[in-house]
Formats: sequence, structure tokens, C-alpha cells
Amino acid sequence: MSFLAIDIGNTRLKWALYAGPQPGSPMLAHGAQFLENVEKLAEHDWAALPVPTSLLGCNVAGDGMRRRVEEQLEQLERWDLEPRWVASSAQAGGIVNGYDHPSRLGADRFVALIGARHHVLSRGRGQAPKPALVVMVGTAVTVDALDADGRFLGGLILPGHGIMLRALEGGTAGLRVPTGEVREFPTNTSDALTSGGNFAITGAIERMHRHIVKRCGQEPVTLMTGGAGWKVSPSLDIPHELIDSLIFDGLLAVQAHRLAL
Ligand SMILES: Nc1ncnc2c1ncn2[C@@H]1O[C@H](COP(=O)(O)OP(=O)(O)O)[C@@H](O)[C@H]1O
Ligand SMILES: CC(C)(COP(=O)(O)O)[C@@H](O)C(=O)NCCC(=O)O
Ligand SMILES: [K+]
Repeated sequence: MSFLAIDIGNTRLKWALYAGPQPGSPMLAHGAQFLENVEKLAEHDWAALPVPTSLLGCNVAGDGMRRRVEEQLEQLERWDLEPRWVASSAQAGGIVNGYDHPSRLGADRFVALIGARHHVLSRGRGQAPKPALVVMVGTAVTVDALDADGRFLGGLILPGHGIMLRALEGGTAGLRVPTGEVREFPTNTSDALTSGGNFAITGAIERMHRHIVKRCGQEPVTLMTGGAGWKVSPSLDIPHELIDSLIFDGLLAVQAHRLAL
């Protein structure tokens, strides 16, 4: 009953093979490829994997990238798998999608919210569930708010670190410098850029935290995921947890729910 979860972002494809299609299943293998290298998946990452029984993915990198990944899946003759991709909808996995047009919410954000809701419900045994602040630090950074009932209230999209630095380099004459350190009072260009980018991201997160406390009357559980989460976490002033598998947790919850239908 092994289950393959695939998360296609705008920088990297992440994948994980689980023993079964339900939250809590042991992870048997995992990996990542930068998008320019997805043609390596069939011959490298997946060639020696045990044949998965089912597969569910989320993709925010466009239809062309989805087709390139599906071609990799087709190359594995032993895998007779119908690829299925999550589409954001009005509700799923215990959350209600409050977006103006629910289908326009990024599938990775939608799945991360479902994963976060699963974490909130599975730890608060007996107590009332808490709101969640769900942060994804990837190519872009998203900062999403889930209330205590699992309603997605809305969220922020801001540039990831890499895009901020490339935009500054491209738009100025003097900002092409090596990466620096995060400092309270940066005294060189490298530290100023690294600190500015970092505090733009942590500032947005701390701001959304205040919005949630005001709206929900209580502190949210703050869950952070994404390839650059480790860079942001040290200077984030609010209590939070880094959960690398948050999107995979959401895909497991969706798949378990689908199979239960
Ligand atoms: N192996 C790596 N080398 C360099 N940067 C990385 C690596 N993995 C993650 N990152 C950082 O994380 C970001 C990509 O994280 P990821 O969560 O994979 O993004 P996305 O989901 O948008 O594809 C990059 O912009 C970079 O800042
Ligand atoms: C905001 C995103 C680009 C984040 O993608 P990522 O940084 O993970 O590659 C993605 O969630 C997306 O394409 N969203 C669609 C627009 C929206 O959510 O409003
Ligand atoms: K992502």
C-alpha cells in the first residue's frame, strides 16, 4: 500500500515514499531535484524504489512542468500509476477555503493548510483546537492564517530571499555582493541585504501573528516549512515549529480522506 507524495514548487520538486496512504505512516524514502533536473527522477531518484501503490501530488510550477514529471512516471514501466494532482477547492481535509476564488489558492498552500490542521487536531486531544499560522519559505514566502475552526482566513505572499536579492542586484549598480549575516545593525552591504531580506520575511510573519491573535483571541500554533525555513527560523521572535514534511502531511491526509470516501 505504499504511497508516493510529490510537491512541485517553483524551485524544487520534493518527493517522499510512505509505507501507506495515511498520516503517521513511516516515510520509506525521500528526495528533491531542482526543476531543471526533473528528467533525472526516473533514472536516479525513483528507479530503485519499491513500486508505489498510489500517488498524489501538488504542483504550482505550471502544466508544462507537470507534464515533464508525468513523463518521468511513464518511463517506469513497472509503475502502473495514475498521477493525481490536488486542485484547491472550497473545502477539504478539515479546512474551509476562504479565498475569494478557492480554486486560485496555490495547491501547495492549500495542502500545507490541510497538513497544519491535521497537526493542530492531533496534538490538542481533548482541548479545543487552536488557530494556526502556516508559513512556507520557498521561492516565494506565504504566511497563511487558519482559525480555530479550520477556516482559511487569508494570507500573504511575498518574495523569497533569492528573488529579493536578485531584484535588488538587477535594479541597482552597487548591490552585487556575497551573502552576509543577519545583524540588528548591519554595517556592511552584505549584512544589510541579508538582514533586510530576513527581517522583511520575519516581520511579515510577526505581523500576521498579531492579526490572528486579534481576530481569534488566542495565540496560533505557528508551523513553518519550506527549503529556506532554516534560514528564517533563528530570527523569528514568535514560538514556532519547523516541519519539513508539512506538505507531505497534507497530501497524506488528503489521500487518506479520498480513500475513505
Ligand atoms: N539545496 C539547496 N541549495 C540552495 N538553496 C536551497 C536548497 N534547498 C532549498 N534552498 C532554498 O530554498 C528555496 C527553495 O525551497 P523550496 O521549498 O524547494 O521552494 P519551492 O517550494 O518554491 O520550490 C530556494 O529559494 C533556496 O533559498
Ligand atoms: C505563492 C506560490 C507561488 C508559492 O509557491 P512556491 O514558493 O512554493 O514555489 C504558489 O502558492 C502559487 O502559485 N499560488 C497561486 C496564487 C495564490 O496562492 O494566490
Ligand atoms: K513550496
